[in-house]
Amino acid sequence: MTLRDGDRDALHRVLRARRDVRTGFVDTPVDDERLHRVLEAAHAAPSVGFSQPWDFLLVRSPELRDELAQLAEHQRQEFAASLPAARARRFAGLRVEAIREAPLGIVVTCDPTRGGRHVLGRHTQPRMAAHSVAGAVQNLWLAARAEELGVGWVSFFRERELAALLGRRVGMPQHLEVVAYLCVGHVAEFAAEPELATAGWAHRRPLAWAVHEEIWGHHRMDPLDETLAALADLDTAPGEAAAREHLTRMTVPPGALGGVAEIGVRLAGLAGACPPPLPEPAVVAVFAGDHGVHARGVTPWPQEVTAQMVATFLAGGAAVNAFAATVGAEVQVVDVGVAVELEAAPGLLPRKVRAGTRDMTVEPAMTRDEARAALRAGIEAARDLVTAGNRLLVTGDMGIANTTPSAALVAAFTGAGAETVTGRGTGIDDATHARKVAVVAEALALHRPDPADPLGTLAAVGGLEHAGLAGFLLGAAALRTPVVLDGVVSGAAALAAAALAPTASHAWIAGHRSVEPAHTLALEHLGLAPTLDLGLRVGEGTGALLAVPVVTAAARALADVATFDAAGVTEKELE
Ligand SMILES: Cc1cc2ncn([C@H]3O[C@H](COP(=O)(O)O)[C@@H](O)[C@H]3O)c2cc1C
Ligand SMILES: O=C(O)c1cccnc1
Repeated sequence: MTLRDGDRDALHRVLRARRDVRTGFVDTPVDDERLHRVLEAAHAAPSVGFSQPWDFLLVRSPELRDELAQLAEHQRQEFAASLPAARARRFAGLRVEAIREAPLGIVVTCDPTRGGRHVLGRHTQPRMAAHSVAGAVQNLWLAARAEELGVGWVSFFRERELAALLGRRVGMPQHLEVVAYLCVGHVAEFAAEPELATAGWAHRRPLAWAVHEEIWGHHRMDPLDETLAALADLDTAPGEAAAREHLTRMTVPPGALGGVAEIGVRLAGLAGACPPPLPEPAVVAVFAGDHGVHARGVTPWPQEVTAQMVATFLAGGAAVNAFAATVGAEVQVVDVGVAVELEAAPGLLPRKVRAGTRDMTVEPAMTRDEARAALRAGIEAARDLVTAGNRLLVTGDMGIANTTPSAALVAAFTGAGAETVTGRGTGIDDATHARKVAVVAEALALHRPDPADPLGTLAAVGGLEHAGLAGFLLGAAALRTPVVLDGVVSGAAALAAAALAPTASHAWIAGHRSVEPAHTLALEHLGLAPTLDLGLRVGEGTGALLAVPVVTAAARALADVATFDAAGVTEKELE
């Protein structure tokens, strides 16, 4: 079969115009000829060993569709209950199925026994049977689009529950896997963008992030270079000016919103618009790593506590979880450098660059390449979390001994001495503190880090979580997404990030001021005013999370507070 002129363009038009449709189905029945062409397209799909493991069950019965819709509704409620509060609010407005509205349902199944024992290619990869069926679904979907039929793939079913119902009601054999339930029908219109993108639930990733050139992680443009280039052009002035002008017209006395107004201005600057979008949902990314300098006795806690606390975060039992639940935020742990292997778990991003740093009093804590890899991991974490629909990022840290490299970084970037920057971390006695000051001084004397070389400084006296956090702060700013900074570890990372790209700090809000002396110095150097000052010295993201409602209120004030004009409130007379 040869292709004709125009086929390529037609194919790409159909590919781009295909939508996953959950809303806007109309009653018009699907005629048999169209349906036949669509099913033929599905049946023409490639399959493992040419096993063609698919079957198509056509469901028109309103009664059966109603029962299926009830199953899906139940799963929807379970999913909603599992979400952090701000995500759940967003989810409440989304449609996930149109089982009753679409006049036709197509159940697409996979028969893992089709073709007998010797299906070529399935002997090594049994999942290939189901993957083949997914290819048939995609063919069906594209052909349906070409026939002006909408398709929505519903997976809000527990697989066994769905199979059991279909077994009872239509005699579906129980050795089959249900790969897809498709809602099919004519639609009022095809949306230009995916419904979930329009709703802001998630965004499309640029193709370049997904393409690796020869070596994993090598993209046509290096993520760090790409981020720094984007930040060079970050102009927040127009949005800031719009917010300042709007503030003068809001029904509050001039200046009375104090620091809250300043946060609003920052958000508007970053968004390039006033009012800025509501900064929710929020997610805290807890960057975790271990430290070679632990061997020098700078903390009374054993190194294992880092991994144990990560397990506690993932189990939901730490301070960060309690505070995140309070403000409705999600918790993600990013392992950039924990000393031991961590088991895969929901909420854990495995991005280990190495198993802990080297002892900075003996040699550089990391190589420059390792520091760069951790920066990249941080940038990519920010990209992931922003494209997943988060509108506010929050920093956190976990790493026994990490207040020591934090002090060294703050000393390097501010010029302050070891005795000024070195605090008591988790709470250490005088003897340990004296040793810690000496260790910081020793590392600084050994490396003489140059603040004009932020990568070298991070590598010499930083931690993997500091480098990861620095990347995260840059990545978020490049995507014009605000970040709330936690304590001294985030502050030290922010100094490195600001040295790499000064404009990035426009995206940052200091969540709180910790009792660590280096944190105060870092905030002063960054020109950031802390939102809260509660005497916290935990890390993990705790202080930053508590500031999230203040940040949200700042955005909401710009959106919701009436102007003198609109409310008919008389303005003050000239003095
Ligand atoms: C149980 C426990 C929970 C923590 N959560 C945060 N950190 C905080 O304390 C550590 C840094 O302090 P230092 O430099 O004195 O070791 C980091 O892990 C930081 O996240 C904790 C520390 C401990 C012991
Ligand atoms: O204030 C902080 O950020 C801090 C203090 C002690 C230990 N870890 C973090």
